[in-house]
Amino acid sequence: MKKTIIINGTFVTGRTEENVLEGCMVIEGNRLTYIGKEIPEPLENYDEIIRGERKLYMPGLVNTHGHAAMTLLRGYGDDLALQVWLEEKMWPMEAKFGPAGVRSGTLLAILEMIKGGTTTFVDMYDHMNEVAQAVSVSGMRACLTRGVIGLCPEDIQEFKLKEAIAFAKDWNGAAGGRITTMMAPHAPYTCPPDYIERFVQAAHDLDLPIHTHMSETKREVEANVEQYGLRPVQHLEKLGVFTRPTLVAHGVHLTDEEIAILAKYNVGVSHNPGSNLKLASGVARVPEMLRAGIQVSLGTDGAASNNNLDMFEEMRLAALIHKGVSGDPLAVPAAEAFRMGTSMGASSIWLDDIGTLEAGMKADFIALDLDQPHLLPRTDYVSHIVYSASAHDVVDVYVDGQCIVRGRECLTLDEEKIKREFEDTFTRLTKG
Ligand SMILES: CSC[C@H]1O[C@@H](n2cnc3c(O)ncnc32)[C@H](O)[C@@H]1O
Ligand SMILES: [Zn+2]
Repeated sequence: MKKTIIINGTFVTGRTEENVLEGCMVIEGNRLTYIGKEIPEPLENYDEIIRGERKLYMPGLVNTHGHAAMTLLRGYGDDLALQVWLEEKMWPMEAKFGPAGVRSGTLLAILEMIKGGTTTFVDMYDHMNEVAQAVSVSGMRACLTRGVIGLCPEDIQEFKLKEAIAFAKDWNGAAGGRITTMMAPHAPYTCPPDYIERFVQAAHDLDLPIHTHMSETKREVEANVEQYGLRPVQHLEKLGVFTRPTLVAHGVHLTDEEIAILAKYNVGVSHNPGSNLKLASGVARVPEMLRAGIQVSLGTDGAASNNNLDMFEEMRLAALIHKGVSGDPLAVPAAEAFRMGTSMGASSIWLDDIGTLEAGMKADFIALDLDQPHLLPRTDYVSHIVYSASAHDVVDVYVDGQCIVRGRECLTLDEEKIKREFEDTFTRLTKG
């Protein structure tokens, strides 16, 4: 088994004790086996010695909600509210993607994400076999789900559910365990109650979690009350969704009672501040959710509502907007935003062996170039990561012990080919 040591690095570990340390880290196979101040064994015992001077090592970022192939719709349908954006802009264009479009859009998204320090992402979309194959070759880690919109005749509903089940079965644990799967009814406003119940049953049968959009806009909540007599949280509770481990995206419009229900069932919330601001959906009650003990992680959502996949930006937004809204500078401190982008992201998708740099954890980590004007002085590195850094500072990326980006170059994917094919796909979609 290959044994690598990084020496003379600066490490933000994400541990409660010794969160920042100057020292070294050892990687054996796909695991971290040592992190500390001293070099544990003579250097000749290692297969590879990496000099970490002027680099900041930290856990890889975990993007807990998105639709990768929507890179194809970046800059299309800007400045609209959710419902009109979905119905008039996104869905008509997505109907033309097909498997080739999804492959091309996803590969570009994966490139953008890994080069920007995201090592794990959640993806909910159609043509998911293409997404899983792209993840597999990229070396990234992902939690994938075939998102299903149930606003269609019964036979199509049936077909989509079967497809979602087959995908979830076929790919759970694939790519050496880097891929896990979930079941995903898209949202309470796009899936009738009896259809959601069938997803719950399937998730029970397959022992899988559930992922869904929930309470993203005020209009959606009002419509839910009008149609079903319940707010979305109570509605999903009644349908049994929370009897499965669940991750909901957005959770913007929640009452105290709903926050208590989510906490009771240990439902994770993927907070997507960039997307919520751009679609004018509102600002989620993140400080209240954190106080209630909810795992709040971060997501970019798709590139059409963000418009990039930079998780540093999401950490910064999460740390800033809640201060602005509450008037409390401690609403989401930098250290909390850092955890939301790393360890809480990992635990909210049930991956408890990534998200921190500790012996025994899987080797998913990134290095930032510290030798940059905006990252000086060498003071508070957590602050620099959250308030000053961006995707462009990432130089090296490791997933499962494999180096997939070195010196800003992706080693697993052909960047030029992916960009060329993406542009051809885009031309086909828009001119065809
Ligand atoms: C059925 S695959 C996923 C589906 O979700 C759509 N989508 C993208 N962003 C959002 C969002 O913020 N709220 C709800 N749905 C969203 C995407 O366009 C796909 O159709
Ligand atoms: Zn979404």
